[in-house]
Amino acid sequence: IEVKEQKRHQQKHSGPKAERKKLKKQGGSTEEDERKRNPRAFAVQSAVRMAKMFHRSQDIKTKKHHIPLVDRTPVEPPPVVIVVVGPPKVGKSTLIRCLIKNFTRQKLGDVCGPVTIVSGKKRRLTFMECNNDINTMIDLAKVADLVLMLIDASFGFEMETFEFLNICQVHGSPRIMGVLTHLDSFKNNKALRKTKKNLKHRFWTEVYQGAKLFYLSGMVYDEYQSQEVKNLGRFISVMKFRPLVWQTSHPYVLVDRMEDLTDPERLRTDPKCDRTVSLYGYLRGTYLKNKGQVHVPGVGDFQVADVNFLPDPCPLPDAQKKRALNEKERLLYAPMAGVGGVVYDKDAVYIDLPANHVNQQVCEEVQPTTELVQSLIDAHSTLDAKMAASKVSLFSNSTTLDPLVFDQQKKDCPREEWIWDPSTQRERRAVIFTEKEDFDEDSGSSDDEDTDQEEEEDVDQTHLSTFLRKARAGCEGTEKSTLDGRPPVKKQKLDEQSEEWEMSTELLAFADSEDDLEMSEEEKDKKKEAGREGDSGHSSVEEEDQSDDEAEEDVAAAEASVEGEPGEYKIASSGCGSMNTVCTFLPVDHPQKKKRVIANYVDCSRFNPDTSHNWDLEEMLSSIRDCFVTGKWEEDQDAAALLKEDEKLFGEFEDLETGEVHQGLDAVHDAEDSLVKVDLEEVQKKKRLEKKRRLKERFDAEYDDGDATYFDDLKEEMQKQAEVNRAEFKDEDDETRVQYEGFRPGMYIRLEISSVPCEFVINFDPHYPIIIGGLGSSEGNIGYLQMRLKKHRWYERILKTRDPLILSLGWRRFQTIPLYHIEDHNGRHRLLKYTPQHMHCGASIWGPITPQGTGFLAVQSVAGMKANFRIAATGVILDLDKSVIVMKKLKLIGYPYKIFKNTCFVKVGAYSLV
Ligand SMILES: Nc1nc2c(ncn2[C@@H]2O[C@H](COP(=O)(O)OP(=O)(O)OP(=O)(O)O)[C@@H](O)[C@H]2O)c(=O)[nH]1
Repeated sequence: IEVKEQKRHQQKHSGPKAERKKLKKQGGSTEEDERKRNPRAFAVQSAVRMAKMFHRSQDIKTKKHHIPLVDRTPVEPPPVVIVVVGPPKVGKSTLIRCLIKNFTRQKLGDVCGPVTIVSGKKRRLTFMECNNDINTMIDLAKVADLVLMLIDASFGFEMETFEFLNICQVHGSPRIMGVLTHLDSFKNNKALRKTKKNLKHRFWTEVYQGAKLFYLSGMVYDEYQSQEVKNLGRFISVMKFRPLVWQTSHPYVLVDRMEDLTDPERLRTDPKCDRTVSLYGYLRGTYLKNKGQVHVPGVGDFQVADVNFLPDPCPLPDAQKKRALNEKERLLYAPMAGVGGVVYDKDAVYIDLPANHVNQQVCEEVQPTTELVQSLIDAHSTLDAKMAASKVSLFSNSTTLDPLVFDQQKKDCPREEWIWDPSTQRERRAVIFTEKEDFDEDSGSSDDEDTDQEEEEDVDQTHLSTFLRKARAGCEGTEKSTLDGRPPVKKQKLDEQSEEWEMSTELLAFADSEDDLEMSEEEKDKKKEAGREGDSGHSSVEEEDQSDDEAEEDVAAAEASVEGEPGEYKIASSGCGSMNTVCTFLPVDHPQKKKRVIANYVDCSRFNPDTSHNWDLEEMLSSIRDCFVTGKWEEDQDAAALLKEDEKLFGEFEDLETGEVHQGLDAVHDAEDSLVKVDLEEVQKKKRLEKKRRLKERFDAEYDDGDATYFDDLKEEMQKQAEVNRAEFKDEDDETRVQYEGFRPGMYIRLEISSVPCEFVINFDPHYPIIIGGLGSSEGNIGYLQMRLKKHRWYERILKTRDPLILSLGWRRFQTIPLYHIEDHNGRHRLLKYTPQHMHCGASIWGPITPQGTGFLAVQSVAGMKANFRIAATGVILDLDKSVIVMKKLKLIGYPYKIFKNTCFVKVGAYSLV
């Protein structure tokens, strides 16, 4: 029988794999080893660079200082809010269903309203799907802890993704993770790989380098592959979340249940009467006082009539000993989707619909009440029908805008192309980037050639990314969320946060490990660097602007540190041992430093033996004595000391010039040998102790006393305060605690609000979120606000003074009439007819008082999607107190104050969920 010879293994001779193997063969000669073998080559070469490095390390250290806040995290925190966002039909509901099934082993039919589950022993998750209505996007971005951003890989980026990213950046930057779906539509592996890479890079540019991107590679029976979902789930369940300033300073509730408590008789006589409703949900953010003022986005400001806490409908398991949750502990609570079992309220019992979930036990309980349930179903469907029929336009009275289209701006924006998708029967808003930005450009190159340059080009040309970086730096949930004009401190805080994020993600086994595999070494290095330096790698415009000044400072700092620096100059040692050779100082390849050489010794190279000198004179001799090795040099280079060392080393020798015989130390101390040994041991021990002491000193200096700054003290104090706070109420029952503390985050509460417009109930649709945002003491007032605003670079039009604009600020969405102005050199505010194209300008509005530094965004219309990019402008609240002065200034330059005062403010809130 003929045996067919099998194809032999072909070893690779080039490419990253071969390089790695070569390195391994050479015994892993990495850069690290070289540093050890040849430390001089890696010593300081440039003082300027050294100074820069020093600055950088100081910067990084400073970044670690946050203004400490008292840790008010409750022992049992509220569920983490995960907002699943993406263009229509991308797979949002499918993903939520899969994740729920992964955690609870239960199948949910319709994903409708917030769905809360117990994901582990210490964590609960609330999933909320975000549709593509701009209002929903704005509201959910404000309460999200984590955003799962779904991207249809078969289609590419759609405008909705970028809009949501922008909204997130303005309102505090929750965690953002990308998820690629529809990967199964790629038949060709190479195309798949390339698409993944392109999308990953674009995502990184928009979010941050190394941002997590998951791949859902296909579907099995209309579900994503369980292993991939499991990985994603695991990632979510151990993820750390950063506290965002707006969220942690305001109590808020993402409502998961709503009941109309209005008297039926009143309803019958007046169907349009104001309603009394009870709203339920987990309290998040900070403590809520009873009878406080709240804002419900899209509805308005309300005084809370009553607040109570209810038993937790989806509690964490009690015992912490067990390793995994048992079936009973894997709870699921989603009243708006019809899952919640029997819910007991203060004064009523609510019954779940058995058809919608699989909990048999609850189904049995519900059996006797089928009739009641049926009536509920009927009522619900009537409401649905009503809902479908009625459409309330939020801003129907607002003036229609006369759009000013500036063609030259178009080149700044990525193009939006409306593409008809026959499979989903809808138009999709594809984002087309400029050619250079297209990562396909490097299609000819291998992964390894995926160079910095490419990345830089990309970053430079992407206006959105520049914007995002700026916004990220400014709006990063810190006290201030400015865009361009933010002080650098806030930026540092951001970087630090990103650093933490990087660190926390590193602890995990990533689901898309393939992601890492496909990364070239260079990319990995880059990623590491980005991780090390936080987001500082994303140099902002300001950083660039400052760089010149910094360079000057660096030089000055470097100059101060050059002189006498060891390692900067070598002493030519050749022949120094000989009495007749002169020593010279050779500067290390740094010509400019020659002039800075200040030799501590007489420069013997200038010694001219021909000049007649009387060398018999002692003073003449001593003038050049120190030029020779026998002279008095520095302590460790003192000739006498060196000779002594030699003696120790070489023992006995005879001085041939003098004939003197020197005895080696060994010989001298032969008799005291044992004593010496003991001494040596002593010395070594001392040395060891000394070394230990120095190490400890260094450690202490870094961690305690040495570096103990005001911040550290403050932090410690806050920590103690937090412990005292916790201990104080630990043993009290909740009823008493609530009296003193208010309702604490993590509690499941019921808020009763009266005088709610009837449209709130009539138009109720669980797919739109209801949020209750607590207001601070002054946040219920309305007044003049001065803000800094910039037209979004992707927005096609510029904005006109006194054209109505819809702002999202704090919890609110409202329409107002802004005045744009710019500060002249004389300090006066000159009124602008239009916003500048690429610059910030001031804007003054009449609107709800919101704390300084709060970010806002503006849209011209909340209905439809006709604009290329819906976000018209972004900015930050500048000042509240001086706003009146601005008004006066505006008046001074001839602006009619009266008109502004009376007509500027259109409406805060609107009585409809649009
Ligand atoms: N082939 C394929 N189909 C998918 C994938 N993800 C989702 N789908 C299908 O796309 C359709 C829409 O999925 P949904 O989960 O309803 O999408 P959605 O984003 O919730 O849609 P809307 O809520 O209507 O915006 C469903 O038929 C899914 O089976 C995927 O990765 N591959």
